[in-house]
Amino acid sequence: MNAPETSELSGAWMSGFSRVMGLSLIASVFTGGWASPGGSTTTASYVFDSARLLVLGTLLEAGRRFFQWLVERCRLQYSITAQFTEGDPTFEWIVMFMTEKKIWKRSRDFRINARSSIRRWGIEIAEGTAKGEAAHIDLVPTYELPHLFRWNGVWIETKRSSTVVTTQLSSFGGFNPGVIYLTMYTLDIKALHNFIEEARLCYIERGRASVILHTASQPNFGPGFVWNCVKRKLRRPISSIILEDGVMESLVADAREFIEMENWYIDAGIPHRRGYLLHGPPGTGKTSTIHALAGELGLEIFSLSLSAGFVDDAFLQQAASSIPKKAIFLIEDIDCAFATAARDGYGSDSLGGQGIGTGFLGSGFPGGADLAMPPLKRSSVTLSGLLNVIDGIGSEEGVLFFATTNCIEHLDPALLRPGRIDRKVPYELTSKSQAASLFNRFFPATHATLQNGEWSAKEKESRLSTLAQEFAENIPEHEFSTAELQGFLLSCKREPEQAAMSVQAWADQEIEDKHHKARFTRNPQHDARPRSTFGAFGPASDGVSGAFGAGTTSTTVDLTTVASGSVPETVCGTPLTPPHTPPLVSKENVNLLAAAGAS
Ligand SMILES: Nc1ncnc2c1ncn2[C@@H]1O[C@H](COP(=O)(O)OP(=O)(O)OP(=O)(O)O)[C@@H](O)[C@H]1O
Repeated sequence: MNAPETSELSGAWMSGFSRVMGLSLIASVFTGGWASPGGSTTTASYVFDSARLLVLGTLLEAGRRFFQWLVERCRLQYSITAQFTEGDPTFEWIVMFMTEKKIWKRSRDFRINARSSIRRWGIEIAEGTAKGEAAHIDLVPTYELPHLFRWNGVWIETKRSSTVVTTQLSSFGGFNPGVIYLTMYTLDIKALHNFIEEARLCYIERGRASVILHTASQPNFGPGFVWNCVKRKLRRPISSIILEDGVMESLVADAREFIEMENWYIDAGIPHRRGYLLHGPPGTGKTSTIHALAGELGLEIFSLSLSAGFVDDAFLQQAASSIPKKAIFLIEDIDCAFATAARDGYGSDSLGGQGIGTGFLGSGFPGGADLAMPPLKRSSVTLSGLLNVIDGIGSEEGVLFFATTNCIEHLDPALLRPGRIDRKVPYELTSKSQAASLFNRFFPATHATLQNGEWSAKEKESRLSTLAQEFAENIPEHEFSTAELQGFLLSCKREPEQAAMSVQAWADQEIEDKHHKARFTRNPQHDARPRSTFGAFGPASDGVSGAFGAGTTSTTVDLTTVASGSVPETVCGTPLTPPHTPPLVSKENVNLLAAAGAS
């Protein structure tokens, strides 16, 4: 093949290809059509064809864009869009509702989780799955594909983006929360409202058998993303809480009245908020009371620990403000943050308005404490921060604020004033009548088995009642917490006679152990490494401060008062220095430390 032939062939090929591609005009330039002396007719038709194609292509593209624009306009005009961000309660409502309505059933992409109390919205396993298997796992659709469904005559399109963990610091602290995007094809804005309301009611209905507990387990921060951990706990009947007569009932009535009287509060111009402080020794039922109350009134609990490292004033404010209406805001062991503050000069506003810093357990105290002890983490929340939050809680939201403490005397009076804490409920170690009730709860006539022969229902009831009295008689009043007695009863849960008979020996042994432990932990001669004898120390503006431990509970005492000889004899009802036990810190040592601090 000679050169002109080659050129002709390649020219024809190029021109055919370019026609197809609608670029014949450009192609004709390359194939030399313009320059060919004998081909002016062909070139003109090429140019014409190309121009036509160009115009056609342009028109088509313009039409496509116009159509897209029109659809978008119609979508905006005739549809409603909404976003639900993970962490906000509405997100839970929507996921729950769509799970109930089996919207996700077309999903083919699942994340499998072992079922636990941490709530995840799994879908039902298809029919044919072996019985019982479904109970152990959750199939959670990853939801990333859009789903179209019809609800009350309205077409709804939904899409969900998953939570993304990022390495970049964002306002969410390294987490991008999942979002549900909802598009409703309707002009009626009420449809969105109705949809959300139906989702909320469905959520309440489904959760009736359990109490939903929200906690903040990570330093996530951002709109609606504070309460990042949701657990479901089985609802506890209020009758299972054993308190002095009428206490539980009056608490429930009080909370119920508060919720029902919202309008009265508004009309009277009184902020619609109510604060409760449950105080008393550990294991006496404070937390259980709140859970039972929440179950009874159908409220969700938002529980925060002030001692979590990431909780500071800003986080607390954010957490409180994202609690929905008619819920419980619970701060457990509220004294943890402020007990030490009041004594060591950190944190409390009254003591200078600083955050509560980091103290050190047993730090280099002349007396043999361990220098290498790790620092004790304490809350960064200030008293004024907490007071602001309590004052702001539910001024229009109707949130019930609950706090628990083992040591009410450690709390600042500003916190306890009416308007912040409206009702204080004291808890005590178990009385004899409570012990008998606990026994009855453990051994109901319907389930308990008695030894020695056949018992009629009536005889059984009367025998169990006698045993309950015996049980109560055999333990000293107000010596043990209900949790301790519960622990004992669990060890003989099938043997009521044995429980009634052996409780006295158990109680004697426990009391002896407690005394021994108290002597052991408070007498440095018995303890070469007295960790618990020295608690938190840190720089203080007003002198040298420290903490004494009583058993496992660390209690702070101002060392300046020790130096001056005015050591309190008891802290939180527990003798600090038992009789015959030498004081843990001698005045000389305190003076030495004070001198060291001053230099
Ligand atoms: N009054 C009570 N009635 C019924 N159960 C109780 C009571 N007190 C304690 N218990 C049982 O003891 C355990 C611990 O109770 P709970 O956590 O409510 O005590 P608490 O007072 O909140 O303790 P802490 O101050 O250490 O937080 C639970 O299992 C609970 O069932």
